[in-house]
Amino acid sequence: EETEDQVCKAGDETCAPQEAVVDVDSSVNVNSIEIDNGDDDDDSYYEDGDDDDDHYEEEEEEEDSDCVDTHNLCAFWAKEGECQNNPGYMLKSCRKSCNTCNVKVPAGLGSGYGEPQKIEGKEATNLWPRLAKMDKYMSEEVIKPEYDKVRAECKNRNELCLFWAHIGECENNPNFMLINCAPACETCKNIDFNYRCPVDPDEKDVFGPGDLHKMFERIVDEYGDNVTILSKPPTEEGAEFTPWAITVDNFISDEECESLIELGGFLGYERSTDVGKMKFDGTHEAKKSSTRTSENAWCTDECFSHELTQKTLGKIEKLTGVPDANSEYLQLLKYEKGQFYRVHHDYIENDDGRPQGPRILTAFLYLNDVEKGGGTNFPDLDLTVMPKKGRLLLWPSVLNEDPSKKDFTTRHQALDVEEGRKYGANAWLHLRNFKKPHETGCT
Ligand SMILES: O=C(O)CCC(=O)C(=O)O
Ligand SMILES: [Fe+2]
Repeated sequence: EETEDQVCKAGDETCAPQEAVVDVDSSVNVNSIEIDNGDDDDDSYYEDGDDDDDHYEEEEEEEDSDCVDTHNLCAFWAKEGECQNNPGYMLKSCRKSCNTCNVKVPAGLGSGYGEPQKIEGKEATNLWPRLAKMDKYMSEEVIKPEYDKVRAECKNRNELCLFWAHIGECENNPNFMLINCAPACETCKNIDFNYRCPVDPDEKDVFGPGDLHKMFERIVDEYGDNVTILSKPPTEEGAEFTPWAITVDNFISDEECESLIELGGFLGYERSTDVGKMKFDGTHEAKKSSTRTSENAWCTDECFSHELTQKTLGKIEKLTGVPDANSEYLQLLKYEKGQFYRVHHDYIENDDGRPQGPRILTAFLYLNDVEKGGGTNFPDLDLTVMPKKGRLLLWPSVLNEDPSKKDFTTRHQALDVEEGRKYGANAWLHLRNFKKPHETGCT
């Protein structure tokens, strides 16, 4: 008997023919496993992505009729490690002995890497071998030292990761999947922001040393009477440093202002957030903060492509010489009476060394006249700019000598709106292309 067991390997057609049903107390055979409580033909409720909306419907806990061994050597093979070594056959045909009967993944087969995976429905039999493959990846590849940085965070963050991977989501929805289902997609390295989002060596900085001052001087020349210099660097030796800050009145038309306000309303203004803590994947949390009470909308998609928006963006591009590709999408702002944004800096520390580089300039647009209050105040410059429809306020976040370094003197605040409402828009211009890395979740 002993010798017979050893020759007869699991999956060997000669001893485990497909129709073999040996020593089990039901009429189930291998083929029936393909149709596992297939009461729902529609897989569309398995959704992943940015929305938290989990459409997975809990199925009734029911007796799993396929939870059987279909060969009398199943228990023996399982003891020999065949569930791991030969999952293609074993996880289909020896489910009882391989302990794959529970809806949840048994320990050692994936539950160590985040959420235990839900394996059921008509795709279940295809998922078992996938699970074994993932297990192998995690236990043989990810244990290598080169994964030290990412191992702890390489987890399936949803119980449907394996299923999604199976239906091709690692390829079709990579921004979400490669990070949130990294074991299932076998992409643990992608957890590391710098691995996932390397700085493109061909991407040039738009400003080198000295270019910032040159830009402001050119604007003053070209825009003439509409420009007001609010602050500029001293020319005398030894004088205390002051940065550039200018306004350009009538920078955009009433029509452009009204269009942006309307588009913001159409997109829906939502409570503004601050850049919060860094998350496991190197991106930042959006933090609701008591020091910023305005609402905003991001001018993407139809708002971005709107003719009048494009006209505005073209003007900013022409003014600064910074291509629109380097700009974040306009952030449309709405302040009700009593709302504000307390002192802060627009420079985001971690952006230096990232594909888009730091924010170098803020081009702020005032979209309406405010009855009272709502000025933009620079405490270090003893300067307050009042809102005026069509007015642009431009200031740097970085230093002329090194446009990757923060200029601390341009911290600022949006003072309380005291009467009426304030509408505005931020254009944050980066040292390098912003829109390209933004598409792949790399900003
Ligand atoms: O509303 C303002 O005047 C300035 C807003 C601002 O500084 C910001 O949104 O970063
Ligand atoms: Fe700001």
